[in-house]
Amino acid sequence: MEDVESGDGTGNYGNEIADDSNNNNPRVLDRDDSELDKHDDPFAPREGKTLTWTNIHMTLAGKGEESERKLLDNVWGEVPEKQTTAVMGPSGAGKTSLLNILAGRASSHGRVKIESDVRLNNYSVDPTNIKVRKLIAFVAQDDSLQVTSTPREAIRFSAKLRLPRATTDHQLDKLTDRMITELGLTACADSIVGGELIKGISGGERKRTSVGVELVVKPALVFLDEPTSGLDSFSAVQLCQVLKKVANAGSSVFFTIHQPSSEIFNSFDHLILMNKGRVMYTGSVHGVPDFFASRGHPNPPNYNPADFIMNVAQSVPVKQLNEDGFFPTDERKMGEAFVPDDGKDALGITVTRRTARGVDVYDTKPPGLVTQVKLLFTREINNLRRDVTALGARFGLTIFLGVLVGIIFLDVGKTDPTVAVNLQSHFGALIMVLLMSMFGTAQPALLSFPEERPVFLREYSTNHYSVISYFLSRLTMEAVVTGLQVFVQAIITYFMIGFQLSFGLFWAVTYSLAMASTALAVLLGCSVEDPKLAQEMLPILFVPQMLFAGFFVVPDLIPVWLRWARYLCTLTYAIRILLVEEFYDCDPGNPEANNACNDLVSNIDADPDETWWNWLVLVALFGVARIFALYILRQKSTKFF
Ligand SMILES: Nc1ncnc2c1ncn2[C@@H]1O[C@H](COP(=O)(O)OP(=O)(O)OP(=O)(O)O)[C@@H](O)[C@H]1O
Repeated sequence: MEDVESGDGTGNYGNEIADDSNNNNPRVLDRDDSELDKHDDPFAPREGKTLTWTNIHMTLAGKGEESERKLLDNVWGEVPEKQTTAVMGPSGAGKTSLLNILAGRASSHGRVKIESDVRLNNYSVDPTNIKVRKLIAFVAQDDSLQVTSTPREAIRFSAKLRLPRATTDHQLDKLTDRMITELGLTACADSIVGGELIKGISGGERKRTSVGVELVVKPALVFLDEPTSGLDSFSAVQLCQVLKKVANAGSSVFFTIHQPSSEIFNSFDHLILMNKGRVMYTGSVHGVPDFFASRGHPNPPNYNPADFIMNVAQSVPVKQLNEDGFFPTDERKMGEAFVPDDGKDALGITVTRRTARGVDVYDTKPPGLVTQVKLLFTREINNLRRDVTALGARFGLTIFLGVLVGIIFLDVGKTDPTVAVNLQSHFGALIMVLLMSMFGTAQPALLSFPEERPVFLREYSTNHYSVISYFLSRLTMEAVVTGLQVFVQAIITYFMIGFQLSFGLFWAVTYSLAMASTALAVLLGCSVEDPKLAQEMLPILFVPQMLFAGFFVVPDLIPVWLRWARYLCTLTYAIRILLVEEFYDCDPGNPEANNACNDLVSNIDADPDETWWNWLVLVALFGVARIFALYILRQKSTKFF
């Protein structure tokens, strides 16, 4: 029996392990000692892929009287393996649109319609399919890196999660060190990346870190959107040399670039010059001078060819360029796309065969769920430790509010319940603590996903981890931090206010309510992409809860047709549990006090016999909200447009 796998998601497909079903011993093909070194060399040879495309059209439908606009018109070309291919062109020529279509980050939507025929090793592929997209290492213009990680950690994190699980720690360290050295990041390798609110490394260093994160996994296809923008000329040359090394190792490297120096321009192998959505030139960089000269535009001596061709593209009218013989038509005979056959899957990827006994020599699969969750959780902890301002603010606020509530309601839990105002204050203190548990924990949870969204989308789409791993690591982290936060709040308020139920139970109810509220907040956070919008929607989570929970308005006064809503509110169940535990039969020896307490409990519809049921619903609401959030996260994780 054998199991057939389609690669490891790293671009390192096939060629490692052969099926040896005759003697049941997996063996390694063509492996010698020097080949083992390739596992710690980011420029080790790899299986390349050729990406070809033809008939790419992108149109923007007109509005009202406006006519349709062609953003890309019959674009064709290829990214050959072992070559660097640069896309140049004036602003608005369609470079980014082409890159995004080929990388699966754009598809027809709204007024934009896209048609394309894209092939990988001549197998027809849909780049928007997440399986295809995961094959492409993509470096976007904006660096979506974890702000509290260092360049070394970011590159190692990517290597650990995307390279085969058999890669040793020593190999990972060597790969990371080599990448850092090659990209000139040695001086800042252990400083945090930083972002809008936390000072970190420079923009150019961030850009190079993003490139290192992708290149360290030895991808077969690398796309970069303006990798040299923001870099000084030395760093830009250095980066282009690294890209060249990656191409020499077998990768196909494709990037857009603005105004390269002549040194950089001449280091490319292949050029695609776009102009007004069409391909003005495609071919070898060395062929550019002859191509332009033969069409009446010779490059003046000592003139940067990159500047020259951009000048021609911008200053000569398209009609004239057409007449001069630019904008070549696709003469290639691409023929029918291949169909999957024995050794290849639907993406044209060599299929790895593994025996029933598994692969004990070198397992090409990337790390599994446990490692993913562990690494993500470790990163979350580092994030928490390094972003001390946010952590300090969260706990500082909890302590401040806890003490404030404690002072205002000092010892009300020990007062005589037969005095109406005492009972009312005691009840008010309980509600106040529950509201604090909800608000204080839900707000950070709500904001965390929209804020982390760009990092999550980049990492998910480039095959770092699964949605479930991300979700589990976040849940674990939230459970720990929320637990601590609620514990601090409970310690202060419980003893200052003088509640009568046991401390353990008091903490358990406030913690459960906080976790159920964070679940709702995460659900909202996963549904909304913009952190500001998420913040503005926060009242939607809490105002209805306060209205329906029964402490502003007794349930009997709520219109009948709206009463069902309280059953969806986590606060309803937490209040019922706490009320019963705190007030029910508060003083059996004193009928007057006991009646006052029991009246309060029944006014809120809390029933001592239903406590277990209230617990169950609270936990169920938490579970349902989490499952919905996971579902939404999964749906959204494949969307870039
Ligand atoms: N989703 C869209 N809706 C409307 N117009 C679009 C859309 N995407 C691209 N365009 C238009 O298509 C043209 C090409 O845009 P694109 O971003 O690909 O150009 P570019 O060559 O990368 O430009 P730059 O160098 O300035 O980044 C532009 O005129 C842009 O306004």
